[in-house]
Amino acid sequence: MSSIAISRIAIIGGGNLGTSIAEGLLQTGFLLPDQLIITRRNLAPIRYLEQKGVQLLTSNSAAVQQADVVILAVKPYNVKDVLTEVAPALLPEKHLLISVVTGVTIDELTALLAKPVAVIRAMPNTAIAIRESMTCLSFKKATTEQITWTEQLFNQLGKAIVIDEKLMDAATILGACGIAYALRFIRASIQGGIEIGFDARTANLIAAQTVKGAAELLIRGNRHPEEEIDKVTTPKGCTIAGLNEMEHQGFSSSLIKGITVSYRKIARDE
Ligand SMILES: NC(=O)C1=CN([C@@H]2O[C@H](COP(=O)(O)OP(=O)(O)OC[C@H]3O[C@@H](n4cnc5c(N)ncnc54)[C@H](O)[C@@H]3O)[C@@H](O)[C@H]2O)C=CC1
Ligand SMILES: O=C(O)[C@@H]1CCC=N1
Repeated sequence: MSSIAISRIAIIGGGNLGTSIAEGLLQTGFLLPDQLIITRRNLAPIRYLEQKGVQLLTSNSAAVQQADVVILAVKPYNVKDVLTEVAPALLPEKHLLISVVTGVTIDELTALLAKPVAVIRAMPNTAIAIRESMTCLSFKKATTEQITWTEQLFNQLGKAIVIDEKLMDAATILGACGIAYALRFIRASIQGGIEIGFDARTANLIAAQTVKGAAELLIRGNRHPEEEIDKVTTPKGCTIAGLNEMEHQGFSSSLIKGITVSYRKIARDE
């Protein structure tokens, strides 16, 4: 759709992720606030978006009718009802459906729609609210224009890559749940930082900015973590002593086990 002019994007489901996407989109200039519609059954918690010019609706069908692109952001157990409700309003020649729903495949979404609407799956994370999402995309029958447009959209909201749909569950764990894992690392660092002398606010800033810097070293330098770790670990020094103790206590192992348990949980629930 780089060559397809879109008039409106409708986000179905103004919850944690839907509102994060809306907030990110508002910062991009990709569209004007009045080109964005967001739905939710109870609009009270998202009235603040109306102040920013976004149109709020309780009717999903009305939102779909006014939009060209529909972002489905409801919980997996709401998908069947929502798609049954909006299917009559979704037109194959007009609409692109982008689903951010965990664990529901393109084939399942298409079967629920019972019509050949183009469907793209996207797995962003909540950092999309500040345009720092990692978003994995997959598709089956979308047009080149639709795919290019969707990549451009999510690249405005952080970084986007296209992956095989078979890896979507893995992308959910590493990229979307990964926000929570990273924040727990930061929280633990803060707890340690307080114990060695900092007040909570200062420890929070030091821990968060340090993680941001570490991440940027990898992203900008395109390096393996251990290359950067080698630069920090003085022989017989305090860094290696702490790192080795963390490993003795199961640091890497606990993360790897957590990631694989999260992954098995998605696979079990499908
Ligand atoms: N929260 C996250 O970090 C991520 C979530 N996801 C996926 O995104 C989807 C949404 O997740 P969250 O935003 O966390 O859930 P949420 O529960 O915060 O948001 C879902 C929203 O949909 C609304 N809703 C339910 N039925 C509706 C209906 N019939 N019409 C309109 N709105 C309706 C709910 O009121 C709620 O506000 C889920 O499928 C989740 O797996 C994907 C990546 C990251
Ligand atoms: O925990 C969950 O089910 C969702 C999937 C990605 C982030 N939250």
